[in-house]
Amino acid sequence: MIFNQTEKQERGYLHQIINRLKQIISHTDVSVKDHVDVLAEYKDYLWSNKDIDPHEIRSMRESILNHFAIGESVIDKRQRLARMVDIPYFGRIDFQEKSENRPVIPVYIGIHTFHDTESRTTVIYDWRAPISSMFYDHELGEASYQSPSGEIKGDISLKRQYRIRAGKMEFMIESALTVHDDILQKELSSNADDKMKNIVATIQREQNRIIRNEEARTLIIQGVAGSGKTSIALHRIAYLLYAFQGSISSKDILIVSPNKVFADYISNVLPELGEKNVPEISMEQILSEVLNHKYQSFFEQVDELLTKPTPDFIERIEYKSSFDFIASLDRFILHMENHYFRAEDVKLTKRITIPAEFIKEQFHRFHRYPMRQRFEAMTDYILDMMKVQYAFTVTTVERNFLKKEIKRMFAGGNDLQVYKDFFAWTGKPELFKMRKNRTLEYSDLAPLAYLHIVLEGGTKNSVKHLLVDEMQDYSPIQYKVIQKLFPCRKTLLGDASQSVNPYGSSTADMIQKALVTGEVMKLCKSYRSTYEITDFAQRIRTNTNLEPVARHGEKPRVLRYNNEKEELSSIKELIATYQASTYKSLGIVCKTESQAREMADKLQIPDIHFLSNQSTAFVQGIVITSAHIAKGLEFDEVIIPQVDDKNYHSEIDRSMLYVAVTRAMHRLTLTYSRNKTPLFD
Ligand SMILES: Nc1ncnc2c1ncn2[C@@H]1O[C@H](COP(=O)(O)OP(=O)(O)OP(=O)(O)O)[C@@H](O)[C@H]1O
Repeated sequence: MIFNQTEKQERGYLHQIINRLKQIISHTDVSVKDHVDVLAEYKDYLWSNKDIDPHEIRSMRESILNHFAIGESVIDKRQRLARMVDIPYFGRIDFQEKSENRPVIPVYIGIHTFHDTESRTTVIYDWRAPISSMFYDHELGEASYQSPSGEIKGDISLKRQYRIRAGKMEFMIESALTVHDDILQKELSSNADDKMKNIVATIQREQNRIIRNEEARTLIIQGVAGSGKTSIALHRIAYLLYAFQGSISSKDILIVSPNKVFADYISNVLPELGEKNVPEISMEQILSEVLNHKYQSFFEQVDELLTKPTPDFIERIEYKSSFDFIASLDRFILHMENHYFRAEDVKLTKRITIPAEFIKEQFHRFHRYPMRQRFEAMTDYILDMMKVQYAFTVTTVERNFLKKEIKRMFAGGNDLQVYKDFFAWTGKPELFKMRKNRTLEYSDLAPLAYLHIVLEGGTKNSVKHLLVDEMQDYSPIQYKVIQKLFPCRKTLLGDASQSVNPYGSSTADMIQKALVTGEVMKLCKSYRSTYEITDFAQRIRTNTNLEPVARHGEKPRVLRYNNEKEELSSIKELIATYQASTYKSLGIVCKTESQAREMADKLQIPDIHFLSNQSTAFVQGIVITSAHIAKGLEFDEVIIPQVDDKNYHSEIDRSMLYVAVTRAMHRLTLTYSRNKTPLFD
């Protein structure tokens, strides 16, 4: 007989589970209260007894900390249970192991495990548990999963999906009966939330392979726009935290994210999955922390390329993004190794002079140390040798003098000077240009940081897993720096078609080459946009690997006007139509930030949020922003103004347009005055 065969039985069971969960919550409430009461008692005792002896204070301190820690873990558990009352599970498989006399077990799958200590049964399995992988990987029939003790084979006789919200079952679907994934379709056609949401209930097979990949030390995910890369990367973090609990925790993970708006946009996913958020940093923060110099930001570089690109500027960026450049830098480092240490005799005392040749030998002896880290070891070694050979010991003053002299012999003490030397050495001094107020160009940050790390060291071993989103926007030399700073496991994700940095971007293969390692996995199915929007994006940039999801909607509209005034008033009408619709978010995406700002000023509509490169939070409703900042975000509806031939004509303009178009989930409109851009037919 099938356990909970009918929908009625399932609803009854859900009710029963929720009641049990609520019962446990009330027990935890009592437990929290007990801990709070005990802490209050300690407080009162401490207040009213001024003369407690230090011994007693110490033991009380321990008890207080203990109660506090237990209290916190009970609160965590309570929060988890509260989430489970809302959505206890979303899927079920009935599995029978292929061994004798094994019963069919119903495996209910949810965000968290629920082990009922009273009945001593696991009522709900965490979606990350080994057995749950079959829900994502198998249909009815033969199935298997990897348990800690090896592969378990068996048979799935039933597979169900449920949509439960606020403890109520909205519907349930028998997977065997549906050809299309109905729940996925329903999820995709829903409106955009203010933050990215979790996708545990509908993770697809090819996505699951990435989430659960434990083997690859470096995983490089190339996925088309809207293929779920960011979602998957966050689910992968949650998975790794579960699979390697005890050896990795949230604070050991670092996300390299493109900007604060994006970081805020994704900040809900991990907490929804019951995990703490992980620290986040931008690439330029990483690089500038190494250097401590004024610099042009990445955003400013992109803006300059969009508004006033000069051939010299482009040449400088292109050169510094090439593998030839890395090879030259490495040759120069070798040159420094051989020529930058100019040894001299050191007269240590009246009678003792250390010969230059001997000092030079020591510089090379310690070649495993970064060059600037050798002086200490060289001094110690030289003085130890002297002690052995001449039974001579030196004073601290003499030791410090020797170390200072050795340091002085190294001509690579200043990062910027070394970097300038490099350009002189290559015979291309014109490829380094400092901006006003001694500001570095963005493309010089990574090579300078690279030189600095080679000379000085600086590995960050505290990070155990590094996640890089929008990987296409970073150049090979930036990956060289990343590899030196973070020798840990990595997950990198991005889409070569969405680069906002066309002269300094990287494909998955380039990243693999720069990191000298990495397994590349591809995602070709696009989930975000309707078939019609994806089809339109293909007219701007064709990607033959892209497979659109079968979800249909309105055809994107391209509207022509005679002048800007007409265009503006039509955009106002489009906004009014949006306001009257059921959509929850509208993105007005311009090519540059200044165009977006100007548009916001001209529209004069209350409740419109302008997102700049300095913004720190994503907002729901009507957003006006640049394509650069919109990257990674999504909106129910997108309007792209000014798609005329003057505004959109170059290859970088094409990238911006592609990014803007692929932000739309359900509706897309492009407007222009006079002549249409030639970037799509
Ligand atoms: N398996 C899935 N089930 C439900 N929704 C999904 C699934 N995969 C992706 N999506 C949805 O598709 C949209 C795009 O996901 P996401 O932003 O992670 O993609 P991306 O590849 O990082 O996009 P882009 O590179 O274009 O910014 C999101 O709304 C996400 O919830």
